[in-house]
Amino acid sequence: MAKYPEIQGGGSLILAWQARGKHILMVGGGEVAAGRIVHALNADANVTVVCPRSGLNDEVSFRISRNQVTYIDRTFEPRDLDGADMVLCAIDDPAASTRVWQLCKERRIPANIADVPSECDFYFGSVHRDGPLQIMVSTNGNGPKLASLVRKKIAETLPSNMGAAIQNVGVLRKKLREVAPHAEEGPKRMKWMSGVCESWSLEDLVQMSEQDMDGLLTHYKAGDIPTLEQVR
Ligand SMILES: C[C@@]1(CC(=O)O)c2cc3[nH]c(cc4nc(cc5[nH]c(cc(n2)[C@H]1CCC(=O)O)[C@@](C)(CC(=O)O)[C@@H]5CCC(=O)O)C(CC(=O)O)=C4CCC(=O)O)c(CCC(=O)O)c3CC(=O)O
Ligand SMILES: NC(=O)C1=CN([C@@H]2O[C@H](COP(=O)(O)OP(=O)(O)OC[C@H]3O[C@@H](n4cnc5c(N)ncnc54)[C@H](O)[C@@H]3O)[C@@H](O)[C@H]2O)C=CC1
Repeated sequence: MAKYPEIQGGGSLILAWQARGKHILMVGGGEVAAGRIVHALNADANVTVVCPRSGLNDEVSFRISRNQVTYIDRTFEPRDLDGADMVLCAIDDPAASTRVWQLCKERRIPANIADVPSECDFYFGSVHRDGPLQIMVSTNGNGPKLASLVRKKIAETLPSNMGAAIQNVGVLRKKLREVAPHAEEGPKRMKWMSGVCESWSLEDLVQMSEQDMDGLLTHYKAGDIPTLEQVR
């Protein structure tokens, strides 16, 4: 038996792309575009939509009217790619979308052409979101509808307070960094933090106030992990 993970090729490299402040160009303003725009805005990207006004769906019109996106009222032109860090295309014109893809490849801009898996640097997936928690399901192009069903099944099994617990842990980790700022403390810090996550219940983590966190952190130096009750 090999002691290292077996390689299973044929998958995707699943990452959490940091799109904050980056420029995402959305070509098209229909139903599929509306969903893509939500994903991009949830990642704090600067989104520009290029699409003739007559083709906009209600949701995309709403985003434009609220200035949530920058809007260009016409069909795509190559100069729209200037300054784009990523391009998403969801239009009902296969020849035009292949042209968008080719131009993106010439300029090495990562792109997703909805409906054309062979013209995608990355695929979208079905996403569950609860505060800082995001879970993406991909079937690697095999069954998008099934991705959606699997995502719903996973979400059903999660406690409703999962996102809140993670948010609180985020605050605790920041505070721990202040108490133990030095790089050489890394291993101790990580072991203690893992210990808290393992021994406290989700309910404890949700209930934990800033005062509880400060109390808990006074135990870090000695390396012990009291219960929430003991902290209080
Ligand atoms: C490869 C990929 C590229 C990409 O678009 O990024 C792609 C490609 C294609 N989708 C097609 C059809 C449908 N897509 C959906 C829905 C979603 N599609 C999404 C992603 C992806 N779709 C990427 C792979 C993801 C993966 O494999 O896991 C989701 C997960 C995310 C999102 O779009 O944001 C979102 C669900 C979100 C949610 O509900 O949570 C539905 C169902 C519905 O609309 O309700 C249908 C009809 C039913 C069906 O076909 O299953 C067709 C046309 C096939 C044809 O003509 O027959 C192609 C082209 C092809 O397959 O050749
Ligand atoms: N997740 C996926 O991959 C899915 C992909 N699709 C495909 O995605 C594409 C878009 O679907 P929908 O949003 O439902 O279509 P839609 O008809 O609602 O929207 C198409 C939009 O593209 C615009 N458009 C057309 N040519 C343009 C150009 N040259 N420049 C800028 N905008 C242009 C139209 O004005 C319209 O706003 C279709 O090819 C569809 O088959 C559909 C369902 C799921």
